[in-house]
Amino acid sequence: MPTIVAYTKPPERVLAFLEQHAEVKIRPAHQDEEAFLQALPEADGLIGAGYPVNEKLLEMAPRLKVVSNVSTGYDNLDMKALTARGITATNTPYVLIDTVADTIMGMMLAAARRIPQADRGVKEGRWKDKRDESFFGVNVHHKTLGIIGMGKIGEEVARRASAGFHMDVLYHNRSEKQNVEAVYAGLDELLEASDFVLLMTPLTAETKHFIRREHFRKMKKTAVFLNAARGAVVKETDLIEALETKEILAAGIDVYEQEPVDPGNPLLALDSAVTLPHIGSATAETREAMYQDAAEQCAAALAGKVPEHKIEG
Ligand SMILES: NC(=O)C1=CN([C@@H]2O[C@H](COP(=O)(O)OP(=O)(O)OC[C@H]3O[C@@H](n4cnc5c(N)ncnc54)[C@H](OP(=O)(O)O)[C@@H]3O)[C@@H](O)[C@H]2O)C=CC1
Ligand SMILES: O=CC(=O)O
Repeated sequence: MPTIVAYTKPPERVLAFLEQHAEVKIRPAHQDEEAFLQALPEADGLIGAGYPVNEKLLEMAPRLKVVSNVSTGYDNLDMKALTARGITATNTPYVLIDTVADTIMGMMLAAARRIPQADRGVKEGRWKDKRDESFFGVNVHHKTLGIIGMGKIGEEVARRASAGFHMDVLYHNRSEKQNVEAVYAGLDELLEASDFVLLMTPLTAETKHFIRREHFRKMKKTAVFLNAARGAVVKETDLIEALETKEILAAGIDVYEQEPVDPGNPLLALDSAVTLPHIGSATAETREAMYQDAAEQCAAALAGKVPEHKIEG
């Protein structure tokens, strides 16, 4: 029987499924990295989320046949190194789409209407402050949302924004799409026209620090910037500067250049930033569905089949 090393702990039902196909060693890398690394020489399959799978790791895992990411993003995988060794990589691109789109709508409302700040104020006994007009937020409904990276998740956000909040939606990709509930725009045009700017591209060599100071300067002073893609798609120091100098009004951030976020990161001290701990897909149902999807991909590859969600390197 092959061995699967799980570096984040799967839910019980998924574990039972995996155990029908392999011996499973659970070695949570964030709790005991040494134990995880020591298990690598026996690993035929690897399952988990976010750990950098690079040359160094692959040298320690000579039997490895498949790496199954419990995530859509796969910027943690060195695809060149995996492909060179003939190792299959898989992700979970579909089961989380609606949940992530819901999170983004929540983050947009939270940042625009200052919901977390209001909650903190009430709990800290500052009821009156929060009713002062200096605390007021801005409307979401009937505004313009610009989505940079209009893929599977972006499209669901566009549907919610348009049907539920009567928003006009612009989008920018490298290529224009057919049949989307949004209007294609050049990057500058989108930045200048949008009240809400959502970043949703994958992190690649091309998109690293895609949004920088010059882009924040093109946004409206009342713009709310949202990032649920990856932290490094925006130059974080420039985002902090844009908030500090009031180049933009507010931000909703789910992802950071460094995760877990450094407690000293200036973003965390900014009242105008709503800061979430990378929880786009974090519901019990969706996380279980993601693990099950990843487990099925892993089992298929170990059985010599081409998994449905194989990442094309
Ligand atoms: N916060 C969270 O918990 C989550 C975060 N994510 C992140 O969201 C990302 C997007 O997910 P998803 O919507 O499923 O991905 P998709 O692949 O469906 O969509 C990505 C879109 O980005 C566009 N894009 C890619 N490169 C560029 C570029 N250089 N310039 C402009 N547009 C670009 C693509 O269009 P085109 O090719 O035409 O340019 C595509 O439409 C994931 O890669 C992941 O990093 C995903 C799930 C949860
Ligand atoms: O960030 C999460 C993902 O699925 O990608």
